[in-house]
Amino acid sequence: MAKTLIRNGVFVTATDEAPIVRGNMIIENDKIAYIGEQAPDPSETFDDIVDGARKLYMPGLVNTHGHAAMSLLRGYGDDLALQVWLQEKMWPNEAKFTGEDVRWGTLLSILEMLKGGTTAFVDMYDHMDEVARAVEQSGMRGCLTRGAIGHCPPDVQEMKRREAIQFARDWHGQADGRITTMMSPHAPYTCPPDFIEKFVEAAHELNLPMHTHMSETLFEVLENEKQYGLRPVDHLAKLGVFSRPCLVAHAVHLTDAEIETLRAHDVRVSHNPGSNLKLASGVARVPDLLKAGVLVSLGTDSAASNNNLDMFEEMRLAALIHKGVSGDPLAVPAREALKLGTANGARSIWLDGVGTLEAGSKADFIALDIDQAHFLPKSDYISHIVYSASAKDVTDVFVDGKQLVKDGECLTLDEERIKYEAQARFENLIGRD
Ligand SMILES: N[C@@H](CCSC[C@H]1O[C@@H](n2cnc3c(=O)[nH]cnc32)[C@H](O)[C@@H]1O)C(=O)O
Ligand SMILES: [Zn+2]
Repeated sequence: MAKTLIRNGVFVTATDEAPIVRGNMIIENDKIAYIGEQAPDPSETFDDIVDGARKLYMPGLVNTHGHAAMSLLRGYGDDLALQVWLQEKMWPNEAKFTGEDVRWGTLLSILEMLKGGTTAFVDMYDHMDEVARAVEQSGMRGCLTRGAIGHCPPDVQEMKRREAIQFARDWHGQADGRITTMMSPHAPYTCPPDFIEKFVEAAHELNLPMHTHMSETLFEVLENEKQYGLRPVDHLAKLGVFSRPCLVAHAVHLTDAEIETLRAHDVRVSHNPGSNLKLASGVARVPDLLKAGVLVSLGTDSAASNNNLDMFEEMRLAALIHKGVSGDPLAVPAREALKLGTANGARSIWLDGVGTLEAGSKADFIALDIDQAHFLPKSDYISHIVYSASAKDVTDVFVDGKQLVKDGECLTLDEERIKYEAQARFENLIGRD
């Protein structure tokens, strides 16, 4: 049994009961065995004793929406609206992606996320076996799903449906339980209704959740109304999508009635402030969603629409933009933003016992170097995490009690090789027909 003691640390727990604990944390195998002020019994022995002074410990961040392999297209299609960006820049290049491209693009994202303190992420893409293998190798947690655009010939639709089912079945619960899976029609505007229904049917059969993009732009909402006579929320509800546990990305353009529908079906919303701002999609009604009791978490979306995978930045944006838009400085307070990035993220992807630092929780946690100018004075650590910190402050990362990043270095992945492959593949891709 592996047993580690971290002593003299500051622990930001993301719980309501004891938001900040000063003292010691004991990790036994994959779980937190103790966190509190008490010193361990002198007779207790440890495999490792870590001096936590000058460090701040917190739960690992949970990124609830993205497309990891798209980091290969970072900086390639900036300053465009969603539909133009997708149709003219992303889809033509993504069509050229090989499994190997997806592998190295995904590893590039995992490297960035892990080193930046993200310990679990959602990924919706294709060539998903490559993504799952990358997650397995990295030691991270992944909630993975083969996204499928359904506007294509029937035989291609059928191929995508089978692939999605096969992937979800093969990988759910793999990598010591670190990988879970979902079923994902890409979006109401890229999938015919009967195609979406087939994914719902499969989710029922496999007992899996659904994940999709929804109500991201006003254009999407108006087109949906024109084509189907319903806004996206009622449209997806009618197709049975919310009859399964469900996580939707974006949900920017919502009416009061739609917020009530999401609440009534316990639909979880992945708020992606960086991507929504960059693609000029709008600002989601997060304070209203939270007030209604909808479970909201944070996602970066891909590095092609963000353009980094820094979850500290998403927490900061979530805390700032809703104040700016509503004129209410309490719209999303720092404590709420921290929860969106940690505990809510874990609950949104059905990870039990993940997302907080407390006895019995999974040992998914990170350390920040707080001996830096931008963390002084030592006044309010939650404020510092949300308003002052960035991915660059992360020094150590643990998932399931295993150390994956140590002193800023990733122990499970070959950083130099990943950087080399990512650059070479981008150059090759852009020159490829
Ligand atoms: N190529 C797949 C679909 C992959 S799912 C992931 C898709 O999501 C797209 N995507 C990335 N970000 C966004 C977003 O913000 N909104 C909608 N789609 C997005 C991305 O370009 C990619 O095509 C198929 O064969 O059906
Ligand atoms: Zn997306």
